[in-house]
Amino acid sequence: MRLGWVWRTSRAVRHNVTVHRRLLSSQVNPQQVQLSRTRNIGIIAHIDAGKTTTTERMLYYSGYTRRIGDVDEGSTVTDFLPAERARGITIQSAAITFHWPPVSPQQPTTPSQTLTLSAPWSSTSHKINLIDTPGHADFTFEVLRSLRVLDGAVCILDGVAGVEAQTEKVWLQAGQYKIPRIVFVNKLDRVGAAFSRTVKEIGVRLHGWPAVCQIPWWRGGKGDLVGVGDVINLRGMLWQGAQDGSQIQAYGIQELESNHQEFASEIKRARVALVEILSEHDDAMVESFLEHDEDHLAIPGIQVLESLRRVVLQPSQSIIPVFCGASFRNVGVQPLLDAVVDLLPSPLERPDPEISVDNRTGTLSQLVDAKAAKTALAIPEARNLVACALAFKVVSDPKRGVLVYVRCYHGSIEKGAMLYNTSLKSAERAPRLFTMYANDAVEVDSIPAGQIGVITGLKQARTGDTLIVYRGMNMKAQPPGGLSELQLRPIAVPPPVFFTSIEPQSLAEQKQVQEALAILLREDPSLQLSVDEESGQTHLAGMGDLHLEIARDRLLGDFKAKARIGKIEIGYRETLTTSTSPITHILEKTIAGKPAKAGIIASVSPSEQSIGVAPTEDNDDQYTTTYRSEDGNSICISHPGLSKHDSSGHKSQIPPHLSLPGLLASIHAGVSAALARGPLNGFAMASTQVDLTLDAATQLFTETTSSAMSMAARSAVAKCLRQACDNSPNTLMEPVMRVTVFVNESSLGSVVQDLSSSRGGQVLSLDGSDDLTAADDEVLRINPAQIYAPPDPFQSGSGSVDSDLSDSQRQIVARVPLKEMVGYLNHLRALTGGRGTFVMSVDGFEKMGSQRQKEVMDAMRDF
Ligand SMILES: Nc1nc2c(ncn2[C@@H]2O[C@H](COP(=O)(O)OP(=O)(O)OP(=O)(O)O)[C@@H](O)[C@H]2O)c(=O)[nH]1
Repeated sequence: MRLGWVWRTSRAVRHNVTVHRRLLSSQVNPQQVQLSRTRNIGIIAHIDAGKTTTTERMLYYSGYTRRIGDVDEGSTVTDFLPAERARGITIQSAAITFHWPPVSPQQPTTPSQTLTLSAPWSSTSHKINLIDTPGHADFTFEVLRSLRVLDGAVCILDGVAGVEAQTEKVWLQAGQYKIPRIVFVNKLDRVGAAFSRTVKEIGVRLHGWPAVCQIPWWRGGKGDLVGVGDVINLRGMLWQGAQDGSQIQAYGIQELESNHQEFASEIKRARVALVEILSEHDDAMVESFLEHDEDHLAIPGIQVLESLRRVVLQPSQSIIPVFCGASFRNVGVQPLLDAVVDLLPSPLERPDPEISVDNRTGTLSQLVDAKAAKTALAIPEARNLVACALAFKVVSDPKRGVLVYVRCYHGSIEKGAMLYNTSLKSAERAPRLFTMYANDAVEVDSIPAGQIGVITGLKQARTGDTLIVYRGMNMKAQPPGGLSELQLRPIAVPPPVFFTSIEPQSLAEQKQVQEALAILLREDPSLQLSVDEESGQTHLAGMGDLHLEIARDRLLGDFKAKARIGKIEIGYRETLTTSTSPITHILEKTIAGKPAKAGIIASVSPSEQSIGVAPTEDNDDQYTTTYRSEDGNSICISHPGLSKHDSSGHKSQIPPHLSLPGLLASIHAGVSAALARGPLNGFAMASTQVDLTLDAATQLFTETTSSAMSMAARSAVAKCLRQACDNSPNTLMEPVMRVTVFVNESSLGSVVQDLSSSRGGQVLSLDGSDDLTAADDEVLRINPAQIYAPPDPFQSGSGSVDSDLSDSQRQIVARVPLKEMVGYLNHLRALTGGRGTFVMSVDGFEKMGSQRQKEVMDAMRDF
């Protein structure tokens, strides 16, 4: 029998599945129905596992593209940046909308008022907003950014490589956001593919019980992958007939028993294992099992599916549904799409988004729900909140200009709405709204809660900004109450560890280079820009060398900026070893032809604050403001007599053209610029405390301007830093990475030896929990011998997978200076015969001993 994968409703009946009615309301809110038929899904995985290849098939089968794009030919839809196409990797996550199953002419796209659903969710067309995320460790921040807006995720594994280091990292990050996930074991057509080993690795390394929902169908039990065994519906699916994988033949279990007996028996064994594992986590499955005379095979597929959905949505997330195929060979993608719709949640099934308002945290409904008015977050003005959205990604598109991807969490953003950006504290209008389909952007009138859409024409919004719309909004005024401080799920940007210098080729090119950099920074807030006053050079700092390489390619290639870009170097930091007494600095000079004058009192001292904490602005009391940066610097400004909460007395003390918030912002900017360049070697200062006093009576003049105040603060702090360093030289600090290496038993000794002796690292644990996991006792530890997995074609004995697994399971966690990790991958491959993998993240910055400092500085001078 041939399945065209479109006439879906009859499928359940065809396969002897009892139809259940899930929603039988005669008065259904159309917006709720629309949302219940939406999936905001991400694809996460290790680099090269096949995310883009799978996405291309998804778009093709759903009818949004006419041909299947090829990563290797650079013709895919999602990897649209030239840099991505050239390297064949995904850098920027792309958000694309499509429908699955495809909307049939009989089925309207807009839901009717009366809805009677039956059979699997995938028997009705759903809107899928798919966010493709990058797999490389340098883009972890990009992954985190997308995770915030996802309701569910598909994790794609390479069936030859199994669970790789980066997969484990992203899986755990998604777990921290409590995102329901399913797994697709891809590339099972490749020589050496090992589904069984991969399933066991899922249990051991992703810390959940694999629920095998499909098993591979190898031709003749060995060799080529031709289809999959559907454990839920007890049938075999064979991809045959059409090159593009659009034709699938389905065989019921009785039919298989006559012609493919061993395969049919394995599907039945898998069904027993599936029902068993579900029964352990879902009471309804136990009931169903008892109702069907304890016959694992008699339970209808729909009940197994419903049980799977319940366990996937459980907060404990201890069950991991596993599907399989080979996207490149067009095997397995359609049922995977069904699983997305059937098992992953709609926005209605997700917890309330986290927010912070003025350093208080809670959820959005605590803020907007009038009934929750007693919560600490309640603001009476919140009833005027019309919409609240997160700009999760900004992309400069050569054809359409700057696209701001948003997820709306409350209300609805209407075309032309005035948006207040609570991160930038400014307002701008949203001229046009779009939904992005594969190659087309379709203009829409609104982006309602739960949906992902694109706003074009915004001049300021950056990735990560919170955008709100409120009633009675005025372009110039701030939103009332604490609404101006509302932030959706802020994420901490880790401190950058590499930097490069950028210089326009000539003065005439300066403006264009600056504009290109400004767009790059709007797109990617994990890049940081600073200007070195002495050399006049602009420094661009980032998370990794690939991160900066891509930024360079974007600047020179995509934005055609005419600039010279320096070598990519490690971003060391300087820190003080002594303090200074306060000095008073009065700046008097002519700025832009006008006399300018401003003063400030400043002192500096070493601080214990470590690098890597999220930047904050503290309102210590009404006369003191403290800014903390992720470099561990604190800038504490006291402004006696000038209250932050009551500006009535400011008039007599502050010249009329200035304001206290403006002055504080100028001082902050000036001090940050001074801290960007340390006096010893020009590296940014870290763990430094700066204390300033703004005495209105003696330091504010009629000639005081914002730029004069900023310059005064900058000069005063630079002077203090120089003085401290002259009295007792600064120490250099270097980034130290937390490195997790996965190797075979046989290479363990040589890798440990290399890390601890040759690279000066400190081995923290072997096979223990690492920094990626939550608290050790929260992690589910699973014995691979208790996991069901079908035998692999070339597997020798039944115990070998488990022992192979333990051989490949050695894990080393170490702290190693970043400098020693440059080029480590090639070295590790050489030491482990190509099988070792590793991930690393910044663990902190450490003061260097004088000998090491000398070596590093000598090496820099040589360069
Ligand atoms: N044999 C085989 N190769 C595959 C399969 N899926 C993907 N590939 C190949 O694997 C390579 C990587 O595939 P991609 O789809 O770019 O992987 P990705 O996960 O998107 O990679 P990044 O974007 O770099 O993270 C390409 O050469 C694909 O052709 C598969 O099912 N079988």
